Amino acid sequence: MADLLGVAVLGAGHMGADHIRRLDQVVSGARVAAVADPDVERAKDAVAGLAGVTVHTDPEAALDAPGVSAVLVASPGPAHEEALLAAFARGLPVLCEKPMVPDSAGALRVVEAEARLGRRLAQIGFMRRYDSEYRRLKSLLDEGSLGRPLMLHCTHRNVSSPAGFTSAMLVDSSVSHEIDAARWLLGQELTAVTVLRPASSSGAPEGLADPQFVLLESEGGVLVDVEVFVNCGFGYQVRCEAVCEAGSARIGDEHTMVVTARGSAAEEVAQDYLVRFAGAYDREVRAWVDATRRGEVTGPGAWDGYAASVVAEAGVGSLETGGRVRVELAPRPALYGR
Ligand SMILES: NC(=O)c1ccc[n+]([C@@H]2O[C@H](COP(=O)([O-])OP(=O)(O)OC[C@H]3O[C@@H](n4cnc5c(N)ncnc54)[C@H](O)[C@@H]3O)[C@@H](O)[C@H]2O)c1
Ligand SMILES: O[C@H]1[C@H](O)[C@@H](O)[C@H](O)[C@@H](O)[C@H]1O
Repeated sequence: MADLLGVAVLGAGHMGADHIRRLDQVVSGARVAAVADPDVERAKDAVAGLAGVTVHTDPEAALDAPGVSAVLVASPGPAHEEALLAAFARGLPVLCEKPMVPDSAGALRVVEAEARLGRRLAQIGFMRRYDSEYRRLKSLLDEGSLGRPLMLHCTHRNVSSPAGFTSAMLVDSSVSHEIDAARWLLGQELTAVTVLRPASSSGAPEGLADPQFVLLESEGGVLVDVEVFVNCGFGYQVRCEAVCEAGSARIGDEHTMVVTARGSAAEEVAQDYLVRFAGAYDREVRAWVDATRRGEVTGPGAWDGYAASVVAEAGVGSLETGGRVRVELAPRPALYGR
């Protein structure tokens, strides 16, 4: 194993601060060496109490800081391409939050840059692949006793959306998780997307198309429907039911303590992803640190990030017209296998 990984964290907002805590307190084998955020006070707050961390406003200065041997990108999606290319130029391994790059042309530039290097450096933060329930579902589908999957029914609800969240982001930020999970669970590429708009909720900000109903088609003829509702107000709920030829399997029902009193039973509902997917983020970052120290990339990579961006972009096109949009992927470089 290589020495302790010195991680530069780019972006010290919700996810960046949580990953900094995780690297410091949960995962062994790594330490936070540098942090960059244009909001320097945010960066300072996120690393308060940590020794040996340099604080920057310029992301590239953080990459060049002493002791940095890997990068964790947790800035907003539109900043990811520049961060990934800067990491590649320095030969630094990267864990980049989803979406890898929201626009498909930028995502393809990242794939092409990594393919030119001839070795994989990027892992994309599709943490559902590390969630214990999703992993059980994947094992069951792979083992085959339920027969061929025919449909996936998915629900993705957030209590509220952050300021600046757009109608397109329901697809290219939120549903990017279902897009990746469907590709991974089925082992198939997605070929077409249709996005429909039910009446918008009065709980959503003015002008936001929320909820949306997304229909994904796979190359093997599987249909994947996703209800995405990011201002539902009542809980963070992520569910997936696989319907197969010989049975079905569902994950994501709440499994917390049930309290029965005064004639009714109540179960707590998680209010955000940091709670619902806490274990998944821990396993994701631990796996990334371990693989990076061995000089490997084992998680979802740049091709997965690219494929998700192309499907999401087709979905945003469909959101505008209501029509079905076909997905056209560029040829897959040999670096990413079949
Ligand atoms: N995997 C998940 O479940 C999950 C959950 C939430 C967010 N995310 C992703 O994480 C990323 C960050 O989301 P967030 O909710 O933490 O956002 P946030 O707005 O809370 O934080 C983003 C931070 O990045 C900083 N920033 C802006 N431009 C920057 C740049 N060029 N370099 C470095 N820092 C920059 C901002 O000042 C801000 O502090 C997004 O890509 C988002 O989609 C993933
Ligand atoms: O960026 C976040 C994050 O990816 C969450 O996991 C998802 O539930 C939200 O909808 C999205 O806005």
